[in-house]
Amino acid sequence: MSLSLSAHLPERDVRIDLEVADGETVALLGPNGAGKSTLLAVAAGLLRPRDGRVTLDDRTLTHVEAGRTRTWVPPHARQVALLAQDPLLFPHLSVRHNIAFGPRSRGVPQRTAAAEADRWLDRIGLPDLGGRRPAAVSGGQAQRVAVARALAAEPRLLLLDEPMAALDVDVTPALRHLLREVLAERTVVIATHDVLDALLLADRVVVLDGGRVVEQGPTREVLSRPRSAFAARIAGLNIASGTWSADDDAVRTTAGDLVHGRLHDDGGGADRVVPTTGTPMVAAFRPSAVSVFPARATGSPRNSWPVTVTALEPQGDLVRVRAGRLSADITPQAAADLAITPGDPVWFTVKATEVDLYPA
Ligand SMILES: Nc1ncnc2c1ncn2[C@@H]1O[C@H](COP(=O)(O)OP(=O)(O)OP(=O)(O)O)[C@@H](O)[C@H]1O
Repeated sequence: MSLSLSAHLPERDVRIDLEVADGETVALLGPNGAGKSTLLAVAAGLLRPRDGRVTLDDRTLTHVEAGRTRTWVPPHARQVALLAQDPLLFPHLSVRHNIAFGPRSRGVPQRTAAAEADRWLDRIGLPDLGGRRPAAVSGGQAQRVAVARALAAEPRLLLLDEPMAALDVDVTPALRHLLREVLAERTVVIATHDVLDALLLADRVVVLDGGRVVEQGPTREVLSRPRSAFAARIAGLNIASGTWSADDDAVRTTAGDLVHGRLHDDGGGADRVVPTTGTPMVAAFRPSAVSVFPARATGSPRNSWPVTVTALEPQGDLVRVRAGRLSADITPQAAADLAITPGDPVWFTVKATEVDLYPA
């Protein structure tokens, strides 16, 4: 299904047009208040713009002109699923019945719906939890159940609002892995603050700021050549490209350094994919995960590279140490102790557990 949306909500100072092709996943990126949730709410039929139109293929779901509603399909009749930060499972129903809810609402007989729910439970890696109540599963498991429940309803459009935001960092790789798998071929809009979501899940990013689209394009293009301030900021993620080296169990960068990290599919269960030597890979890590040392750290994490400081700049409460394309965010105290200035040689060190590795 292709989505076409235009919405003007003057009371929120939001004016946005968005097109999503059939089978495409678009990430909405932007700072707080940019309009991401507003856009999803308009698509889901939870908000009525003053002027706007939402169509899925050729079916008009919303059509409002100067405050006058021409067409309005209520949320439950849109075949649009909205998955929020909070999984919002029905607390009184078992996990299995939560997933079976969508098929049941479509008139699928109970047994068939339960069998369908069990297939989803297998697929999300929780085959034994069907009988539990939502209160008896972890936050990460509940979010996986929410994904299954949303998709079992066979929505024509899936909307995800910061699906990882409420989860511990330990469980986000497993959920990302699941999403990467189930989002393929579906029409999806995902609102996120996280550049990794965009890189791993989206075909295209649309950057919003102040209620307007400020930039859009294929994910890698936008992040490698950001034009908006927000894309530039989120692209502040350190990214190193290279190829997989099975002998080293690491990515060998084009500069020849080895980068050890967590394969993106870690936590994904039985179908974990191990790349073969030569597979183009990307290593990504946050500047705040990088420590700076005057000399090679001993007994240290496995990733340590000699670099030359090119700039020092304030980054919130921290100091950003730039070394060419890599950055480290350290405390002002640490920067003072190191007494570094541009031109100084230092070592950048990052724990392998802080580095995400994924196919390019
Ligand atoms: N319930 C509301 N009533 C009125 N205005 C709102 C409401 N919620 C958000 N707004 C306004 O609408 C604009 C867009 O906000 P929106 O919540 O869509 O941004 P967002 O990108 O989702 O931000 P966040 O990342 O913080 O969720 C902002 O100016 C915001 O202040």
